[in-house]
Amino acid sequence: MRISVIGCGYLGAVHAACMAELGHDVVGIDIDAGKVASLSRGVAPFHEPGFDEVLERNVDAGRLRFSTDFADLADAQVHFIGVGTPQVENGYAADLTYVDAAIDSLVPHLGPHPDGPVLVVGKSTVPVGTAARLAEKVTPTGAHLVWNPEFLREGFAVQDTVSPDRIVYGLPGDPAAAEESRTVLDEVYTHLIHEQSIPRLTTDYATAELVKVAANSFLATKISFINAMAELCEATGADVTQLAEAIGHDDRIGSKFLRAGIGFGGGCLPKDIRAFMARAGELGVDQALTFLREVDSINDRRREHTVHLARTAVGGNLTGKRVAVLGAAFKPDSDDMRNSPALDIANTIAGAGAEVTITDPAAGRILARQRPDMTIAEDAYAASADADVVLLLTEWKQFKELDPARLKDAVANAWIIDGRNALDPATWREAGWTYTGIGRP
Ligand SMILES: NC(=O)c1ccc[n+]([C@@H]2O[C@H](COP(=O)([O-])OP(=O)(O)OC[C@H]3O[C@@H](n4cnc5c(N)ncnc54)[C@H](O)[C@@H]3O)[C@@H](O)[C@H]2O)c1
Ligand SMILES: O=c1ccn([C@@H]2O[C@H](COP(=O)(O)OP(=O)(O)O[C@H]3O[C@H](CO)[C@@H](O)[C@H](O)[C@H]3O)[C@@H](O)[C@H]2O)c(=O)[nH]1
Repeated sequence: MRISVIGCGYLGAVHAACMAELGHDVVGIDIDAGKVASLSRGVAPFHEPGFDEVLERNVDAGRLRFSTDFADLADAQVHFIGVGTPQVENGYAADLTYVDAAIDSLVPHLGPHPDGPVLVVGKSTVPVGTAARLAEKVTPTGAHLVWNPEFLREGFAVQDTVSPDRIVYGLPGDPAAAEESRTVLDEVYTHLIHEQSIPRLTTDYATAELVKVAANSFLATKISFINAMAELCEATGADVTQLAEAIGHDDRIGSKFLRAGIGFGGGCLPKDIRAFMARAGELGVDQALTFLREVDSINDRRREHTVHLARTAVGGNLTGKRVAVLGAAFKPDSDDMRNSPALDIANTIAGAGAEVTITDPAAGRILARQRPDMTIAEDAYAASADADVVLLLTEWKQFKELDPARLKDAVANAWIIDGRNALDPATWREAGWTYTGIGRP
């Protein structure tokens, strides 16, 4: 099928490449000319394992191209919307400017298509009620609007796109339009539905929109729950990693997303729970989500606590102290630093007067360009030269495999704060380090 993907960021570029991988003829549209130029050359503009290969293969095969010109999508039958929905500058709500701009640019190109019904398929994460509003712009052209939320995780984006846990279609209220939409979208995802038997659920718009933010709220709650337990463990000398393992054996709880540490960040969980709270307020049901305020503040406390641990490690005053920060991305296998706990903590420590040297296997290159004020090192050993304390804040494989003896030779003071509970405390202590984890003795 002929497909367009509007918005070629972390979600859209991967979606475009994966749709081409499934055999479709795809054009990706983005207003960022630099990103389009890079993608057109088959070069990924961000770090995402496995994406480079899929991108290059499909660009070379002629199934995938990119453009800044909306006229280039006129041939497509299905148009995916994957533009950003960040937090507004002065509040918690989602900024829908980009979604509306994308739809406004697309609508003049919509009309009858020789291959059948035309679909506009929203993938961006939006407040409940958005699809119904946008349908009023799309439907007069004869096209149908579907909301098809995306659940991919960065670091696993390709795998999650070609083999998701589930597919959700939020369909139009009109039964004929719903049936046509379902048939066309089933054709797009035919491999996933028929070859892989991935569950495909059909709902109305509001349910599909809510499924997405409910899922992210649940995940954020699970992380803040275990971080709250870490606070209790710290107060009592208990070990949150053992606690998580023990409760995780209960299938009803499950062992995933119970890693205590410096908390969640990224371009999704933090802004999605806030936008959800803002939307609940607009709908007059803010009480239903007051627990998310607590989820958010437990998460914020983790960052403050980590700064406190660093201050304690250097004797109470960070001014003039040398601090090595291992990790800048919000999670490993990504170069994404949006709302990154690691970068936030590094900034706060630098703001307190410390000399911070930061290293990150993927985000380091971007930081070096964007932040001339920061000292960026090639690797953990270089970052730790003469350090008074070392902070492991993003659990990259490279950091989990560090040699404690070699690192000890580099530092001034062998004290490590393991913000992700990624290291074995006994190994590091045996090598002569003072080891501080999160919620573990
Ligand atoms: N990143 C993820 O892992 C992920 C996963 C699931 C859902 N989402 C949701 O997907 C959406 C996109 O997220 P992202 O992380 O890819 O954001 P992003 O900022 O990486 O990408 C958004 C892209 O849209 C482009 N854009 C903005 N306005 C445009 C317009 N009018 N026309 C064409 N392109 C335009 C931007 O230039 C940018 O390249 C958000 O709603 C997010 O919540 C993201
Ligand atoms: O036990 C855990 C698990 C995760 N995290 C942190 O939580 C954040 C988010 O991690 P993750 O959810 O793996 O990354 P994202 O790529 O942001 O993916 C989330 O956000 C996407 C965008 O909405 C959704 O599509 C995904 O399903 C959802 O997992 C990161 O900072 C992690 O370090 C923890 O602190 N402890």
